[in-house]
This record gives sequence, structure tokens and C-alpha cells, in this order.
Amino acid sequence: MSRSATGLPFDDIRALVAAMPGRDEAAVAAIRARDAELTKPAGSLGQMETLVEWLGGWQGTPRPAVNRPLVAIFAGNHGVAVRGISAFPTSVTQQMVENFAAGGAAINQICIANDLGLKVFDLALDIPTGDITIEAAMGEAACAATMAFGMEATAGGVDLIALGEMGIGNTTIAAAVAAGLFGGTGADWVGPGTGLDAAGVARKADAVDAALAIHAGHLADPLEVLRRLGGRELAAIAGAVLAARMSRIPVILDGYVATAAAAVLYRLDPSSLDHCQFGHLSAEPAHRRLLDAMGKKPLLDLGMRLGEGTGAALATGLVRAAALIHAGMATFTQAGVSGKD
Ligand SMILES: Cc1cc2ncn([C@H]3O[C@H](COP(=O)(O)O)[C@@H](O)[C@H]3O)c2cc1C
Ligand SMILES: O=C(O)c1cccnc1
Repeated sequence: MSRSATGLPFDDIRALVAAMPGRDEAAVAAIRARDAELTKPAGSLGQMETLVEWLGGWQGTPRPAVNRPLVAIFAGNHGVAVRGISAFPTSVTQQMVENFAAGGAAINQICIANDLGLKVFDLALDIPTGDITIEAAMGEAACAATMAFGMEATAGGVDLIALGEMGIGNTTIAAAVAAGLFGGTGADWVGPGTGLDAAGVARKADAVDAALAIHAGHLADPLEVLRRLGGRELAAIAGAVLAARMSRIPVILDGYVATAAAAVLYRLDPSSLDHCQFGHLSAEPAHRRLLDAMGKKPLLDLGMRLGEGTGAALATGLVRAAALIHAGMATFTQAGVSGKD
């Protein structure tokens, strides 16, 4: 990313946030008008009707479609993992990236089931970010550059993007970011992640509290929260969400970690996630708290707590169905079906 006039890379991010396009209200009005003609009682498809309005409003067309959907997974490693805050070793991050490439992960099968493209971006896995309990995760230039790298995921004619992550230790990072953005203590935002016992969850809370203490006084700016308490995959997801907005690509976010990444943008401007759906409610307990803090409702609630984009990828099926329903249904006139008396 090129440096701005002041030499502060985060200024480039702020300039993008200030220039975000809004929803195409003419497209939404046209979708509502056609919906009223379709062979079903008005409102009978519930949230499927608002989903197609969302899709068309953000794609900027009265006939939205999902022809080139992509799942993007960003992978990163975290210095804080040395604090015993995950049930798994950090070597699993690289091993799972290889598993994604070989087709052996849960996300691979969900992509097959829903006909989704999959791209995996690994972010310097052999150089973990700084341990947030003693230092910043990243410098400003590195954080902004990683956001810019995440923006690349939206290239190539993608018309719906599902965002997920892989990074051992990143539910601790998500908890720290959530606490940095919305307040509260470590205990408010941590949970079992990959399957920690109560003692492990307590270590996570302590790690988050230690990070909040050493970065205290520097957390008023959401981008500082991201660079100090975050991680590369979170920065890349935030960049991808922002780039998608600029390119009119609707976004589906995965669980707790992806939501924490996107929340950075929400705190810069609450309207910055209006082009996003939240694919599912993760079983990681603080996901609900985080969604509530932003007034967001998830699409699915399947008790999943995997990450790697799985909840977002499953929700693409609903969005695609909403578009097909709207585009393909007959009107009352076309089908010769009588309207309401
Ligand atoms: C085999 C395996 C596959 C995964 N796929 C996603 N995650 C998920 O678990 C990690 C976060 O949990 P924690 O903070 O407890 O480490 C992330 O990598 C996330 O994507 C996985 C974790 C494992 C072990
Ligand atoms: O909801 C998530 O993002 C999540 C939950 C557990 C483990 N990894 C990710």
C-alpha cells in the first residue's frame, strides 16, 4: 500500500472508510416491487426476502446473482500461543493450511457441497506476531500492509465472499480485540476455543487481561487495537471486508474470530459492516456478546465452533437460494395464479 501524505499507513485505511459507498436503494426498491408480484403470499419467505434485498442493494443490481462465490481463509500464527492458551500446538496452523490444499478439511467438503471457490492465504506462518501480553502484535506499517494483502482476496470477479481464518491461539486474540474495542475484562470475552479445560480458559482470561493492561491508554483508536492486540489473519479479514465494500461485493463473515476482525471496522464506522452478513452463531460463548454489541443477527445457529470459514460457507447456500428464488419464480400473471382477494 502506498503511503499517504502524512506518512501514516493507517491514514489510507481511514480514507477508504470515509469513501465507502452506500447501498443501492433503487435496486432495493426494484427487488421489493418484483417480490410483490411473485407467486407467494407477501412476506412468506421471511428473511429470505430481506437477504435478496441485501444482496442486490450491495451488488448494486435489481437482479442479484451468486455466480462466482469465494471462500477466503487467512492463516496466521500468534506469539501469545506460548502462554498455554490453546489446546493445540501452533504447528497445526501450517499443517491445516496443507490439509486445505490437499482437500482434507471440513471447509473443503462444504465448498464442494455449495460449489464455492476456495483460496487460502498464509501470512508468514513461521514468524508469529508479537506476544500481546508483552508487546504489540504488529507495527503500523506491517498491519496496514497486511490489511492491503487481505484486499487482494476480492479480486477476480468474485460476487460473494465468505471470510474465515486459521490460526492456533486466535480465539485469545479475538477476545483481546473484542475487549479492546468494546470494554470488559478477559473473562467476559474468552471461551474454550479448540477445547480448553477450565484452567486453560482461566489462562486465556489472564493473558487478555495482561494485554489490556500493557496496552492501556492506546486503545481508543480501533486500528491501534488491531495492530496491538490483533493478528495478521484478523488484519487481512478487516482489509478484505473493506475492499469488498469498495467493490460492491457482499460479504459473509464466519464465527467469533472473523467477527472480531470485522468489529474493528464497525468501531471506525458502525455502517461499515452493512454489506456483511454473519454466517452463523459460533458456540464460542462470546460470539453472541460480540454480535449483540454491534446489533447484528447471525443467519445460522448450528452449534459449530470450528472456524476456517465453515459457518460462512454454509450460509452462502441461503444467499444463493434467495437470489435464485427472486430471479426464477413466476409472477401471479405469468403463472395464472389468482392474487389475494
Ligand atoms: C485441527 C484444527 C482445525 C481447525 N480449523 C479451525 N480451527 C480453529 O481453531 C483455532 C482457534 O482456536 P484456539 O484459539 O483454541 O487455538 C483457529 O485456528 C481456528 O480457525 C482449527 C483448530 C484445529 C486444532
Ligand atoms: O467461532 C470461531 O471463529 C472459532 C471458534 C473456535 C475455534 N476457532 C474459531
